[in-house]
Parts: sequence; C-alpha cells; structure tokens
Amino acid sequence: MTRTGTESAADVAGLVKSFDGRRVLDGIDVRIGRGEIVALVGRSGSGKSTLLRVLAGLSHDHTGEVSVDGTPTVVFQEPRLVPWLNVTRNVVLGYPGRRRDKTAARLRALDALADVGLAERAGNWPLTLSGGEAQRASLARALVADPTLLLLDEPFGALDALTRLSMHKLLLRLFGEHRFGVLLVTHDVAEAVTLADRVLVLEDGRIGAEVVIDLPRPRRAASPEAAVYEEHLLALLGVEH
Ligand SMILES: Nc1ncnc2c1ncn2[C@@H]1O[C@H](COP(=O)(O)OP(=O)(O)OP(=O)(O)O)[C@@H](O)[C@H]1O
Repeated sequence: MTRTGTESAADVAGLVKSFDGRRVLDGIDVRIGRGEIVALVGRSGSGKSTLLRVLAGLSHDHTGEVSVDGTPTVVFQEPRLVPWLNVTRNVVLGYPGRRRDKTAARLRALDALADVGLAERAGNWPLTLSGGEAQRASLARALVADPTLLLLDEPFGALDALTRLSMHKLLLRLFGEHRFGVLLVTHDVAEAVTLADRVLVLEDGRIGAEVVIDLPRPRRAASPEAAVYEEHLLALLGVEH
C-alpha cells in the first residue's frame, strides 16, 4: 500500500535518464515509504537496474528530483564478496564507522552474521560458501549500515528454488525487525507477489502500472489469490500465458 503519512525512504519525481541521447527513464515518479516493500518488474532492458543505480547514488547524470533518506545499501544478484577477506571482514566493509572503531565494526558484523544465520561461517573465505550463504553474507554487509533504504537488484535470481524460498523468509524476518524501505528489482512475478506491498511495472521508461498486493503475510506463491495477481502482472508485461 502507498502509506501516505509515513516517512519516506526515497522520493523520486520527474526522473529522466538518457544513454547516448536515448531516454531510458522518461519521467519516473516513485515514493518508497519506510516499512514498505516495493517490487519493480519490467521487460529486459526496460531500465530497472538504471533506476536502482540512480537511487543507490551510483549514477549521477540524470535530471529530476531524487531524494533518499540516509545512505542506501545495495544487494546485487552476485554477492560481490572480496575473495581475499574472510566473511566477517567482508561484512565489516559495510559498516560506515569501520575505520574509527574497529571493535564496534567487528561486533556489529558478527551480530549481522548471526542475524542472517551465518555465525558459523564468520571465519570462512568467500570461496568456501554456497551461493545462498554468500548471498546471506552480502545481505549482512548491507545490514550493518542500518539502512533506511535497501536496494535489491535480483538478489535471489541466481539461487535454486529452495534457497530462494529460505531467502524470502529471511528477508521478510529482517524487514519485520528493521522496517527499512525496500526496492526489489525482479524478473519473477511470483517473487514480487510473495514479497511486495506494491509492484511497479516499468514500461517505455515510465511506471506503466502499479499493482497493490492486498494479501496478508506470510504468502504462498502457489495460492489461488497469489496466482490471480501473477496472471495480472504477466498480462501487464505482455506475456501470453
Ligand atoms: N552504462 C550504459 N551505457 C549505455 N547504455 C546503457 C548503460 N546502462 C544501461 N544501458 C541501457 O539502458 C537500458 C536499460 O538498462 P537496464 O540495465 O536498466 O535494464 P533492466 O530493465 O535492468 O534490464 P535486465 O532486466 O535485462 O537486467 C538498456 O537498453 C541498456 O542497454
């Protein structure tokens, strides 16, 4: 639901972004409230990652209003762990005050690792982790910054179905505890329906549709109610079923 009256994690108005003179984002208006999960779907090349990168502050050459509360953190599809640092030291990298207070940074990292169920892997090298474990470490690195806005760029896309389900559960638990705003870029409409309060459909550089997912949590992707939303989103995406 769009919760007017709650605090914003991000506000975007009239965002235009071009590459080589071609408008990829052509007047985007989006608000993400704190305590809200917004999923972003759209055909390949529709500009989802570009919008996420603008919100992350990784892309600057745009026009329009972009206001983000605090420093957002990003989890990408690939975990992007530094191979020569152990898991704890990778997570410490996400802690803003790590140079000032090494002990606090380490304690916070260990706490976040416990939070994502990875306490026993704290001393491991990234290469010894499974895909799901590596993604948990990446999530822990995002959490240690205490973000108001968590940006997720297909974070579960490379995981097998069972691991993906356990990551969904983990994300929802963390979301329940921290109440950050979440922007989740995904190709998977079932994932969007399972997790999001609202799903935005990006089309021709604009938000072509917004679908409020009015289902109680926890949700089951296979439920008849979820299936109705999934069909609707697929139709909006122009996918024949
Ligand atoms: N750095 C860049 N330079 C030039 N063109 C770019 C650049 N980054 C993205 N684009 C173009 O912008 C468009 C949107 O790309 P973007 O990666 O945002 O799409 P997407 O919806 O995330 O796609 P996918 O679902 O395939 O990941 C594409 O046409 C892409 O080729």
